[in-house]
Amino acid sequence: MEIDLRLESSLWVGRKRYLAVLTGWHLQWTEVDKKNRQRKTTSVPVSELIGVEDGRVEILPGKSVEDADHDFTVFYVRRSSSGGSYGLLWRFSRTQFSCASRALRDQWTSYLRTALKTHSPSRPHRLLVFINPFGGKKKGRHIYHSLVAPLFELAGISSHVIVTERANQARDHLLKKDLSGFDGVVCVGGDGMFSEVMHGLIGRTQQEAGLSENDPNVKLQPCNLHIGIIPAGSTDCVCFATVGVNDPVTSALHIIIGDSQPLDVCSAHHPTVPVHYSVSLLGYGFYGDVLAESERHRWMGPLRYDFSGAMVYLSSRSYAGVVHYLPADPLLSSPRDNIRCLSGCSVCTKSTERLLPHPTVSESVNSFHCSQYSSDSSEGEWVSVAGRFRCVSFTCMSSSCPRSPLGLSPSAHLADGTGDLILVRESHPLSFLKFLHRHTSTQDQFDLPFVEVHRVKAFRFSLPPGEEEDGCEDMERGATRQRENQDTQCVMDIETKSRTGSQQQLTERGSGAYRERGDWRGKKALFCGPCCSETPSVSVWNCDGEILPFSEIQCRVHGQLVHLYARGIEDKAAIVS
Ligand SMILES: CCCCCCCCCCCCC/C=C/[C@@H](O)[C@H](COP(=O)(O)O)NC(=O)CCCCCCCCCCCCCCC
Ligand SMILES: Nc1ncnc2c1ncn2[C@@H]1O[C@H](COP(=O)(O)OP(=O)(O)O)[C@@H](O)[C@H]1O
Ligand SMILES: [Ca+2]
Repeated sequence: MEIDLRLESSLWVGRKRYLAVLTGWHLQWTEVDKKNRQRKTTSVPVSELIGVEDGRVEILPGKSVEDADHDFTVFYVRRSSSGGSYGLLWRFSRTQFSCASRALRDQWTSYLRTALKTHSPSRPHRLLVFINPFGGKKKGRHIYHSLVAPLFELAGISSHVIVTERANQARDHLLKKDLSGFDGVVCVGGDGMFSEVMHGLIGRTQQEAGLSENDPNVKLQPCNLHIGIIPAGSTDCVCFATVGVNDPVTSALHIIIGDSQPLDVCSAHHPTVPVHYSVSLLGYGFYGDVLAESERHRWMGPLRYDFSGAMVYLSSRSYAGVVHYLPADPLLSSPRDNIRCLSGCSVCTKSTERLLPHPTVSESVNSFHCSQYSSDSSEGEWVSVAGRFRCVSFTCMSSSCPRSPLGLSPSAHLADGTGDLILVRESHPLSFLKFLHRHTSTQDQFDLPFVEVHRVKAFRFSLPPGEEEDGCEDMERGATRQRENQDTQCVMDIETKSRTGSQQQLTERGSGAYRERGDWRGKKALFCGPCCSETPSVSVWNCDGEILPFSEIQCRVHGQLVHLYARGIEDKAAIVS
């Protein structure tokens, strides 16, 4: 029901008189003692108000309240044109208004608070916050306490903060502890921390729904709690690709106003280990090797990826495999259609309509409409491609990040129930470098003869016939085979080198299948450092920054399985700030 919240009166800001108007959806104020031409109106959607306080309030550098009883202060979101080249930075602004009387002031504050309640029902009131103190440049705690907590307090959000002491603590908490009363979960860290939170929430939701998440054919239940990301990691790709910038204040503001961005999630299955989920990158070959190599150089911080990238590039490996994929409907979109997924994306909106069960539609039509998200192979023809690949990568979204501002697949969509499968065949090292380098510019990385890209609903990767992986035993055999061929010292090196207590814990993540990454390195090392002359025949998967130490994998996209406090990338050109 629409409540009439219109209020209009003369207010002062400093020494200037303004006509302030609150309509249902907007608060605006215009200077009145100016000639018409010079009158400038500031208009703020109610959904972007952060808070309303009595008196003249400042929150920076610390909170101060001057309690003049004719005054009130409004805090709201302002867009800044500086900063990230693609998305928009959000900042908070405050305007202190003076009224002719205390009664008028009380009327304004009460109307504004009612407007906020009525028109922003999805704002969080209570949040569970996990901080990884070791992510990225190890500034997570400082970022949260100095930039984010004061804004949450201003917005009246209460938060329960947990600074993690070990890897997987956040995931385990979400799987087991009482979550009642929380509206959302915030992670302060990188993609690894996000992945932990996502695994915890998806797992918990399936547990409560009585679904077996390890079954590759099960239709997973979407999660109720929203996830907020305060970027404080190394790649921060999920934040960058859903907000457009990596900026803790911008992200905190999206959380406060309760923005909502659905996100596709890919489940990755292997017969002998629990399911893993990915949103940004499932990569075999190059990206798997870069991650494995980078774990040895964690002390370098975010730079470890560039260093390891160069090392792995120089080792110039490729791997044999067979890829099977289930194409998505080519009439809906394609990875080379140059349609970027921006805030309010029409491709994703149409998918939401398809995803929502429609009560008036008969069962059969309904299931037809949901077919995009079904793993049922009768819903389409599987296609297979065999060969030697430098990398096989899959992403449910563009995976843009500061290193690659348009991402792994610039036209992929956040919430369309599909992902892009990128196959890079064995090629001359300089050609591969060209492919990699195009990720850093607007040049089309798919416009190369050894690269293919397909928009898919599901895919499988297997080793060539005769070389199939036979559970862990075979992986052990593979490892032994490699160790026989290679410098054993090198494998041991990976196992033990440069680990402090906390670094050792940094290796533990995901479903808990591997107590720590040392486990698989010791028992089933598939990867050897670039100092080895022999090329390993198999690689590992990079699953959003976590190593999956096997080759054969079966994956499926679950449309809009989780929701983030974000709204997608705002089109700079479309927004007049
Ligand atoms: C020549 C320059 C080439 C630049 C190529 C850039 C490609 C970047 C694609 C990035 C996709 C990112 C997908 C996100 C993955 C994250 O989930 C995941 C975890 O993040 P977290 O640590 O924050 O938890 N991050 C990653 O796995 C990092 C992947 C980064 C790969 C960087 C590769 C750099 C390659 C440099 C090659 C240099 C060749 C030099 C030749 C002498
Ligand atoms: N207190 C902790 N000690 C060690 N590892 C942790 C801790 N908290 C979280 N982790 C793990 O650290 C890994 C990397 O975290 P992330 O925040 O993504 O940083 P980065 O982007 O630098 O990789 C994640 O896999 C996460 O599970
Ligand atoms: Ca998608």
